[in-house]
Formats: sequence, C-alpha cells, structure tokens
Amino acid sequence: MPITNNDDEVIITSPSNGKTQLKVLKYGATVYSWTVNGKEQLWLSDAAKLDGSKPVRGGIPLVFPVFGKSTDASVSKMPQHGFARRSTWEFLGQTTENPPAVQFGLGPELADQEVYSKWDNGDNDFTLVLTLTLENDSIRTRIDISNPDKKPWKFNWLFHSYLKVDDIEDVLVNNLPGEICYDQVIEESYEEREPAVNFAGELDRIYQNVSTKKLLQVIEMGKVVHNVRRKNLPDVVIWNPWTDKSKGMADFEPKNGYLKMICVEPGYVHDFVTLKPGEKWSGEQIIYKGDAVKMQSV
Ligand SMILES: O=P(O)(O)OC[C@H]1O[C@H](O)[C@H](O)[C@@H](O)[C@@H]1O
Repeated sequence: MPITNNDDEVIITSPSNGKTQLKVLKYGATVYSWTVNGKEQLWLSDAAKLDGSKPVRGGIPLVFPVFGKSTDASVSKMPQHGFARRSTWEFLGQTTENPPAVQFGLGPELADQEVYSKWDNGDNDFTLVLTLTLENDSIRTRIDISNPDKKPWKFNWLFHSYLKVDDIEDVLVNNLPGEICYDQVIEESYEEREPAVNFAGELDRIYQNVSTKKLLQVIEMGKVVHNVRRKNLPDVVIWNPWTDKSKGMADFEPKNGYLKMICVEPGYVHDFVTLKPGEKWSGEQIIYKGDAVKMQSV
C-alpha cells in the first residue's frame, strides 16, 4: 500500500522501494521522517512530542503566518512561528500515484484557536494546501496559500527543515557568499564573506533575498549530503542551537543532538507577503540526494 492513513499520521511508501518512506503527522502536517532506501534523512529529537501537545522538535515543521516573533501589529501577539505547526490539518488524500503525492489542508475552523485568534482581529479567512511528493531520492514540499476573505492579510511562510548530518563540525553550507544576512545571535546585519558557512558555535542567520537559482548544499567532509532547491522562497534561515541553547530546550534530546542536525529553512520571512481577496501564492522546497558539488556565484 503506497499510502497508509492512520488516525494521527499518514505514511507514504515509494511504489518502487518499500524502504523509501515519508511519515507525516496530521498535527502540524509535520513530516517527521523521510527515509531513502532505509536511511533517515531528517533529524528528530528523541524527546520530540508526537502527540499534539507541542510543535514537533525535528522533521519539517511549518511556519505560518509569522516567522519568530514580530513587532508587526498583525502578528505581534502571536507566539513564535504562528499556528500552522500547532494545528491538526485535514488529510485531503492522494493526488498522484507515481510518484506518490498527498495533500493536507488547513483553514480557520481547524486552526489552533488560541493562536489563530491573535492574527489580526482573529477573523482572517485563509486556505493552506500542502502537497508532499515522494520521489526515489527527493521530496517536494509545496504550499499553496489563498485568500477567500473580503479583506487583504499578510503572512510569512517557512519550511523549518531539520536535516540529519553525522557531525556538524564537519559541515559546510555553500553558495551564500555575498548574501546579506541578519545574524540573530549578535543581532547585526552584514554581508557573508566566508566562502562557505561553517559551524563552531550557535548559529542563527536569516539570509535575505537569495536568488532561487542558487542551490544550497550541505557538504560533509567534502561530500554533498543534502541539496535544497527553492521556488518562490527567497529567504534562507540557517540554524544550529549548539550546546547552551539545546540545554534550554526540554524537548531537545540527546543534549549533544545538535551535532547531528542542521536546519536549512527556505522561506519568505524578511518581508511579509500580502494577499488581496481572491489572490493565491505558492512556494516550494525540494530536498534531494546527489553528490556533485555545485559552486555558484550568482
Ligand atoms: O524553538 P522553536 O520555536 O521551534 O524555534 C527554533 C528556531 O527556529 C528558527 O530557526 C529561528 O531562527 C531560531 O531563532 C529558533 O530558535
């Protein structure tokens, strides 16, 4: 069976390889496992809550309608990262057989009411449709957002992808030199001057308006372990909490798990997207295997 629809989760299995699978919690429509021929690609905390009691620490949480905390009046009362990752989405079914794709939907009635009520006046009408496609050595995560309301509203979107690595100290992320970033650790903006991003402490940067022609590669000991492509998602957050921040997160286990993960998060977060009544917007992330290093200057 390529699609298994359980009470709390949906499992998608590749028709050509039973060990290539995607596991998705209905809570947050959170992908919490992706295996390629039996090998896990995403990092998931041993203490992650998968029971809907809090957003999942690991996998691919969905960030909407605000990234982080914002002083913008429309979202300033909301907790970090909004309500999409804390709402139970509706499973809409399978849309294609090979490669298998499934869809999940979220609207005002299913949204976590406590957080949703803090978005503007708590009455924004919206539709989110998430399409997940499992290919032999890639996943596609696509979001379609539409505004059926009589008034405009605005949002951030971000795929908060936790990618698995063997040892963060051996990891580089390429193709970001020359890009402007806001460094959330030192609270300063600057132009990236390093030939590749490397990790030796807490790192939390929002790279702004990075051409979507640029491929982002996670390179470990000279070998590409993950490739991330983006459509209509100009910003890229790179995050590793390192020792102290991991200690402060109750759902982050083991405490040295930061060595095994890197978040590469494609999104639209530097500015808000404004959708007028009847308008639609979409963005897509493609994570794939493939070991050719591609260095790009533009
Ligand atoms: O702890 P969470 O709310 O899941 O946020 C986890 C992280 O998300 C993003 O990567 C932000 O850039 C970080 O500043 C934040 O710490």
